[in-house]
Amino acid sequence: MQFTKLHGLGNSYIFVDLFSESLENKSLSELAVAVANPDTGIGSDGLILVGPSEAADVRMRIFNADGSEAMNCGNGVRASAKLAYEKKRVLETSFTVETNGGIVTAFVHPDEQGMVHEVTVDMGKPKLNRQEIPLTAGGPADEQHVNKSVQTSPVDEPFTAVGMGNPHAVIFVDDIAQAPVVEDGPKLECASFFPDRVNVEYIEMITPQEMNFKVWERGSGVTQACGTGACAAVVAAVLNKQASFDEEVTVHLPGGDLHIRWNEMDRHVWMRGPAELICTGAYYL
Ligand SMILES: N[C@@H](CCC[C@H](N)C(=O)O)C(=O)O
Repeated sequence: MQFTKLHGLGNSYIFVDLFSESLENKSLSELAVAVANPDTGIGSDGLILVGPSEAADVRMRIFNADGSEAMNCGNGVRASAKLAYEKKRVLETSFTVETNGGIVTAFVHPDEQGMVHEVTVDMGKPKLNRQEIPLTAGGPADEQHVNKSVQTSPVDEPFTAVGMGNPHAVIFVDDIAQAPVVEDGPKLECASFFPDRVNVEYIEMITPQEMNFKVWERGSGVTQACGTGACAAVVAAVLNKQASFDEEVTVHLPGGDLHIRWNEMDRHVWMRGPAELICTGAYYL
């Protein structure tokens, strides 16, 4: 199997181009676990398949390092867009990407050689009601969960629940260096009131335009960056009146910066950030 390894701010995935490769009759979950393993595989935060779509210009499927399939991946969309454009699977600089969480629109910014190092993505509207996340505790299913505690929670902190195709719980902290990512992240990820599990983000507001960020990703644990998580963090900051609609927020992730804006008029979230090639190779199935 030919693969390409790419990363967005250190959040790395093994990409397989389904325009040219076939993985029919293969267990994609098992393949994700195998390639993600740094000792016996290639080493990554998961597996991403980029291929033809009936609903959009390309389709992206993402599997976490534990083999679970996710609905969306912000860093993965940027890297998929780079791959699709550079391999001429799409010919325009803006195109649609089908994810299991909905269709998003990518805008690549190629340099003079046609290489893409930065991508902007219209990530669409966040889902905010508990039933859409899904979150089954803390209040009525058709209401938002903004900076609220849950009685049966394994962690003390209140959180804000945001769906970016995939589920996120965002927690405000005073000092990002003290955020209990490894201690509490897995507990909240698997709390029974998140029936699909959840990605857990800790954020420290510096100004309304700038925040520090750390993440515990569902199915992959601590990663250097999470694009959907950064989008969810900015949505949570606006909902908690710590940031404003229409104003770009620079999110400092362990792997680098993402630039996120939540538009008031159409409620779409926009993300801008890098996507880089690491290597290509052959993996023996
Ligand atoms: N790293 C990603 C998100 C990957 C999926 C996530 N772990 C989930 O299970 O929802 C990103 O950049 O958004």
